[in-house]
Amino acid sequence: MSALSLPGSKSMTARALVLSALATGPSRIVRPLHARDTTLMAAALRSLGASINTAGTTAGSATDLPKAPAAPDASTGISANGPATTSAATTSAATNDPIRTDAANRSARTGTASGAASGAASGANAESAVWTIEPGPLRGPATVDVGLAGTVMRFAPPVAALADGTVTFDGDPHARNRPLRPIVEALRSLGVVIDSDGGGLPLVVRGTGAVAGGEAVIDASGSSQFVSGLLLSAPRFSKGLVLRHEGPPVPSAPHLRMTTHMLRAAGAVVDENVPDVWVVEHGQLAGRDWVIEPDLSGAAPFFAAAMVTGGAVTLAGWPRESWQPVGILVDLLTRMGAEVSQDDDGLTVRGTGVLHGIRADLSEVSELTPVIAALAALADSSSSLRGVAHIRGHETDRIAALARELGKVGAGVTEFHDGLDIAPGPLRSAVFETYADHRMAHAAAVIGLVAEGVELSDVACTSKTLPEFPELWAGLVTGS
Ligand SMILES: O=C(O)C1=C[C@@H](OP(=O)(O)O)[C@@H](O)[C@H](O)C1
Ligand SMILES: C=C(OP(=O)(O)O)C(=O)O
Repeated sequence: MSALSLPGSKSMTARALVLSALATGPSRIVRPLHARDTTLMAAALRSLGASINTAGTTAGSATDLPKAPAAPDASTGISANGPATTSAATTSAATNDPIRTDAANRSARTGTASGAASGAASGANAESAVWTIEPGPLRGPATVDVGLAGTVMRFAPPVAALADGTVTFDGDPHARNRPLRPIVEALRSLGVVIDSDGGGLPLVVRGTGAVAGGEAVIDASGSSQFVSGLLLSAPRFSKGLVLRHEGPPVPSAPHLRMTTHMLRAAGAVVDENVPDVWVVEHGQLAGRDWVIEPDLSGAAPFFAAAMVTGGAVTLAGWPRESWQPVGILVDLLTRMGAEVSQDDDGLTVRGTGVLHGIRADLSEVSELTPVIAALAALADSSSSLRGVAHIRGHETDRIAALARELGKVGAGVTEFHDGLDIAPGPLRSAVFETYADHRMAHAAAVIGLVAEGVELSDVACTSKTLPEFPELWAGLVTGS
C-alpha cells in the first residue's frame, strides 16, 4: 500500500488566485499547487498589481487558520449542483523551482515495475504552504507569460481588461495554437479593446480600468475555460455579466461548477439555473482563506499504477466532499477493474489483477484522457473513448498524440474526431514522445510500468502541474 501526498488542485489554486486578486481584502491559499501553471498565474496577477507571496509556509496546519467563511447556502445552488461526495490535504516540502526546464530531466526511462506499486510518495510542495494575496489597484503596462497554461491564457485576460493600461500576453510556442478567439470576441462584445491578429496569442488588452459588462454570447465548445475566465472577473464588470453559450456542448462541466462554487464562496451572486446561461451580478468579492483539495488529476497516473501492478495507492487527505470530479473517476476506474474505497486515510485505489477495456464518454473529465487511454492500451479488451474533440486544443493535440504514441508501443489505435478506439496488442519498446504535455508523460509512465524499454522523451514537462512527478513516481515504483 502506498500513501500518496499530493499538492493542491491546479484548477482550484488558479481560481483562488484570481478571486483573491479581485477581492476587496487580503486572502490566503492553504496547500496550493506550486507548479509552473500556478506560478505563472501568480506572476500574471502580480504584474497587474496584486501582492502575492508564494514563499510562505506555516508551522501549523490548516486547522490553525481562521475558519473560512462557509459558502452561502440557499443562494449557492450547492444542493442542486453540489460537490462530489466520496479532511484536509497533506502535502510535503517545496524545494523545486516549478518553472525549471531542467535539461537533466529531459529524458527518462520510465522503469518497468518488477512488483506492485508500493512505498511512500510525497510531493515536493510544502505540507504547510500558505500563499498570501493582497489585492491592489489593477494597472498596466504589463507583460504576461502564459506558458502553456490554459487557465492563465483564459482567466487572466478578463482581469487585464479591468486594469488601467496595456497588457501584452504571449506564451510557449504551442500556446499560440490553443484556442482563444471565443473569449477575445466575448470580451470585445463587452466593451474591451483587444489587439490580436488571429484571435489568439500574442494579444494586447488595452484596459481602461473598467469593463462595462452586460450580455455576451460565446461558443465555449472548445473549452470550459472560456466561460470560467469570464465568470471569475464578472463581479467586477460594471453591469455584471449574462453569458450565454451557443454551440456544441461545453466540455468539463465539473470545472464550471467549481468556478461558480468558488465565486459564491467569495461572496458573488451567481445564477446558473438555465442550461448554458450564467448570470453573475456586479458586486464585491471578499478576501478569505482558500483551503485547496489534493489534485485529483495529478493522482490519476498513480491510481493507474496501482491498477496495472496489482498494488494499492492511497491519496492522503482526500476530502469527504470534493469539487473535483471524483465520482466520475471512481466510476471509470471501477469499470476498468479497480477497487476504490475511502476512509480517514484517504482515497484508495487497488489493483485487482484484472484490467478491462471501457466504452466511455470522457467529456466531463477530458484531462484524464491520456491516463485512461494508457490503461486501455494495457487492458484485456478493447476500449472506445469519446466526447473529447476539444482535447485536440489541449497542451498538444492529445487525440493525435495518443494515437501515435500508443501505436508505437503496440496498441491498435483508431483515431476519431472526438476520441479513440484502442485495441491492446503485444507491447513493444519505444521512445514515447510527450509533445511538452505533462499528461502524455503520465500516460508514458503508466505504460512503462508494464512494457520493457519505454523511454519518455521529456519528463520535465510534468513541472506544469506536478514538478515532483519524477521523484514521486520513482518512490512509488521502487518503494524508496
Ligand atoms: O478550468 C480549469 O481549471 C480546467 C478546465 C478544463 O479545460 P477544458 O474545458 O479546456 O478541457 C480542464 O481540462 C483543464 O485541465 C483545467
Ligand atoms: C488541459 C489541461 O491544462 P490547461 O489548464 O492548460 O488547459 C490539463 O492540465 O490537462
